[in-house]
Amino acid sequence: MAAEVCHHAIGSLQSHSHLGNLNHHQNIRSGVLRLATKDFISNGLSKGISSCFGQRNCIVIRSSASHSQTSVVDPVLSPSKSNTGDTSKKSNEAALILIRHGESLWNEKNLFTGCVDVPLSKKGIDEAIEAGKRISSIPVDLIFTSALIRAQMTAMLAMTQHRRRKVPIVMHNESEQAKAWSQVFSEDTKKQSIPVIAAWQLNERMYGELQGLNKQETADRYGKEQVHEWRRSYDIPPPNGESLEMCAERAVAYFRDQIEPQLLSGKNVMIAAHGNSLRSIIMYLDKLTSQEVISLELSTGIPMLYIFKEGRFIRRGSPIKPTEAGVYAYTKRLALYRQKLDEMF
Ligand SMILES: O=C(O)[C@H](O)COP(=O)(O)O
Repeated sequence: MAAEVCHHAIGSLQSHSHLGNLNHHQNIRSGVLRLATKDFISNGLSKGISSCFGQRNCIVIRSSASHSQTSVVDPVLSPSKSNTGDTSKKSNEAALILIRHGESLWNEKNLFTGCVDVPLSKKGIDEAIEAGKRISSIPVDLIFTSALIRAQMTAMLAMTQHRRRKVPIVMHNESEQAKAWSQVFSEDTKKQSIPVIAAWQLNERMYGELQGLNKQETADRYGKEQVHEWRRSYDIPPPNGESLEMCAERAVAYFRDQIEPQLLSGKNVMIAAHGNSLRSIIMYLDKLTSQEVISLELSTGIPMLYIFKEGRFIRRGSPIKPTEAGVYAYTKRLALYRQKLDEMF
């Protein structure tokens, strides 16, 4: 899947380029990768806030229809139970957890990775497990991951720690046969499952001709400033790769089309993805400007919690440990969920 995505992305860019011709490459923009969010990105994100963290931001949520993916709502705290007598979509509240994958074997070696499908290192495995402990009392009804193994490993390892002990199950909707062959025939078993949806749109930015190169050696060769520009600027792509803007066009479009409707219907969602695909989503959630996003850095394996309520994303930060009151105490709904878990297990 990842190879397919990379070929797609590579194929959509000009393929005859080399590192030596930097100015030419910096101007490359992929038409294919420019999706429907272009206007949204340029209009919505330019009205930014002054700081990356701890802000409350208001966004307009489209009321687009949910996609057809089956999902299983947690019986401990289903939206219908928590909103008895009120079917208004606006009254729903949902948790959104974002997590960058744990350290990969190429993070460990300081290599540009992008769409290359590299697994977690031993440290990355430990980080994912630790992340799972931190979110073990937060409800998760649906998981989205990228198509890359490091994000999928992170999601699965994190869920081994969850107190609700539901089983994350990877959805296979790539063909009718795959769908039919992976059906579950027990409603009870379905209720004890969490669908995991893998989407290439959440993949790491395609790092072009930097993939596989050592970050330090690249900085020594092309200069620190140039490499920083490739890595952190909003609209300058690495040679023959995706800029953050291009990555946002597919990752934010996917978030808006497939993930927001789930949150809107009250489902609690976890997204396991990558440094840059998540930077672009956070840029959208927190309404950061293209200047502000430059200094947004995400550590590996640190979960971040947002509360989605009445069409707004409220950033809660990163739960330190399962027992920490701050994050859970924030909403009645989260506190209630945690209390139920205490009673059940
Ligand atoms: O693809 C990579 O190399 C990393 O996952 C993200 O790298 P960056 O911090 O250089 O953007």
